[in-house]
Amino acid sequence: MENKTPGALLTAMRAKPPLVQCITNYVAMNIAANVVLAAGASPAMVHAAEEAGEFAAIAGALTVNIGTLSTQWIDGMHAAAKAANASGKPWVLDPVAHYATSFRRRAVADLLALRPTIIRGNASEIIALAGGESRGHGVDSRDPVEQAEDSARLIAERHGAVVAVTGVVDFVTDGTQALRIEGGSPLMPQVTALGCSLTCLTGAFAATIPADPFAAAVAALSTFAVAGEEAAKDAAGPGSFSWRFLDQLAALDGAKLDAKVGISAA
Ligand SMILES: Nc1ncnc2c1ncn2[C@@H]1O[C@H](COP(=O)(O)OP(=O)(O)OP(=O)(O)O)[C@@H](O)[C@H]1O
Ligand SMILES: Cc1ncsc1CCO
Ligand SMILES: [Mg+2]
Repeated sequence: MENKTPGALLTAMRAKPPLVQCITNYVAMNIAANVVLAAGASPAMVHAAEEAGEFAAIAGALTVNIGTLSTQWIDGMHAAAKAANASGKPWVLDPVAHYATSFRRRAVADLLALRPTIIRGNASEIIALAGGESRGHGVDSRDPVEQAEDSARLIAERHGAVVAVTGVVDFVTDGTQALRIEGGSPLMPQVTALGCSLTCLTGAFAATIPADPFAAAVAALSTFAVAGEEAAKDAAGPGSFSWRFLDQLAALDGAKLDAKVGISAA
């Protein structure tokens, strides 16, 4: 693909549109599916160990989120990640609150060993993933993204993955290149599971351009940044923001995305 701007990738995604297997949590399932649909791709929430691997072989990409974890779900995650790797499909890891319990820490260590293509988390999750002291409060971040940037670079190098850190200004790196993306709204962390939904959308972009997961992550973050900023303009609070955000995702086109997004070198 010649043109890898977020807008070009949004247009390419809609022309395809890719099937994304989302193993996500009970909280996120509905909003994440709606976000992926509004942006123009096809989500499928498939997590049972009996079928997750078979499904990953037919999906364009896989996303794995540990938000509401259980042993049975972990079996499905492993089957899916192994099948994605075997069929050359990109997969995205969202290590929700992995620092909170030993069960989660262990689950994330095992998933990292399966070499995710992209890791997407909030600043507290990324700091803790690099071995640092995070101030994460359950699933919510209490750390600024700037403080997670070195952690993100370290994780990218250590695991050979693209790492995306979200917050006020997002940061993305593959260990060599790095960018910051401005936009969004303070209302976004007031709506549960928007980060989880972004992880699923990152899978949709990764399926669109499997050879360049860095460009895919930048496109997903950019789409959220612009749709979030637009949705916040007329929102009275998190409730009306939520539906306005879906409408803005659906209304966004490639030209508007490229014109509005604020990306800078990091
Ligand atoms: N204060 C903020 N200002 C602007 N955008 C924000 C702000 N906080 C978060 N965002 C945006 O919200 C989206 C979700 O990121 P966030 O860091 O809240 O994820 P998360 O903590 O994993 O969410 P969750 O676990 O609830 O799914 C991203 O697009 C991010 O850029
Ligand atoms: C609130 C919540 N609890 C587990 S997962 C989740 C969604 C946001 O990460
Ligand atoms: Mg999260």
